[in-house]
Amino acid sequence: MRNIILAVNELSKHFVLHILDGKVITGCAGVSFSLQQGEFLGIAGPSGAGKSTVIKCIYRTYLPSGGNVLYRTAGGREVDLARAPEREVIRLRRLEIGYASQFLKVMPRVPAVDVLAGELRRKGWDMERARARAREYLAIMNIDRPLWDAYPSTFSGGEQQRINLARALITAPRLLLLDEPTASLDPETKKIVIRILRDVKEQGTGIIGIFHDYDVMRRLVDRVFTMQSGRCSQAGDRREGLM
Ligand SMILES: Nc1ncnc2c1ncn2[C@@H]1O[C@H](COP(=O)(O)OP(=O)(O)OP(=O)(O)O)[C@@H](O)[C@H]1O
Repeated sequence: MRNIILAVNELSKHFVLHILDGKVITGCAGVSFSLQQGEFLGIAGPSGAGKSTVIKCIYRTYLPSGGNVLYRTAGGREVDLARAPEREVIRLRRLEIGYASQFLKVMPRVPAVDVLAGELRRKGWDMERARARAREYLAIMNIDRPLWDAYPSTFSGGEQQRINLARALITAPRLLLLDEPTASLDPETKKIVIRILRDVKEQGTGIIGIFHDYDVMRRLVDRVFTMQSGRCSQAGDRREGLM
C-alpha cells in the first residue's frame, strides 16, 4: 500500500454570523477520509454541500472548528493542519502544499512570468532559473507570448485560471488542492490541464479536487466522495457519485 499523506478525521467547520445574532451555519461536519501519495480524490455534491469548506480547512484558509487534518511532511513529520501555528502553515504552503481556485489573486503590477517565478524564488531558486522555468510553464499552459510580461489582473477568465494552475503546479507540491480549476477553460486547454494533472499525479503528488465538470473529474480521479448538507454522503470508487 502506498503512503498516506493526508488523514482527515471528523473535520467540522461552523460559521457564526454575528450580523444575524450569532446564527450558526455548518460548512461541514464529521468529514473523514484519507489520501495516498499519487492518488487523486474528487469531491462531488450539490452547491452549498460544503466542498470548498473542506478544501479551505485543509489549506487553512479557514480554521477548522473540530477534528484533525493530519498531514505527513516530506521529512516524515505528522502535522495537524487544524491546529498548527500560522508560521508552520505558511512554511508548508511555500514548500509542499499547493492550492488553485477559479479566482486569481495576485499582487497588482507583477508580470505573469514573475507571478510564477516568485513561487520558485520562495523555495530558494535564483531569479534566472526561476524565470526560465516560469517561461516553460507559460508555454505549456498555452499563454500567448506577448502576455508573459503583462499583468495577469488584466487577463481573460480562462487565462487567469491557467496562471492560477501554473502557479500551484510549478513548485511540484506533495499535496495539491483544486477548487474548480477548470471552470472557464476551453476544451483544448482542458485537455492540456488534464494531461498536466495526470503527469503531476504520476510523479506522486496527492490531489484533492472539486470539479463541476464531471467529464473532467471522471478522466482524472481515482476515487470520489460525495457531500450533502456538509457531510460525506457517499465514499466510493470513480463511478459512484459521478453518474
Ligand atoms: N466564509 C463563510 N461564512 C459563512 N458561511 C460560509 C462561509 N463559507 C461557506 N459558508 C457556508 O457553508 C456552506 C457550504 O459552503 P461551500 O462553499 O463549502 O459549499 P460548496 O459545496 O463548495 O458549494 P459550491 O459548489 O456552490 O461552491 C454554505 O451554506 C455556505 O453558505
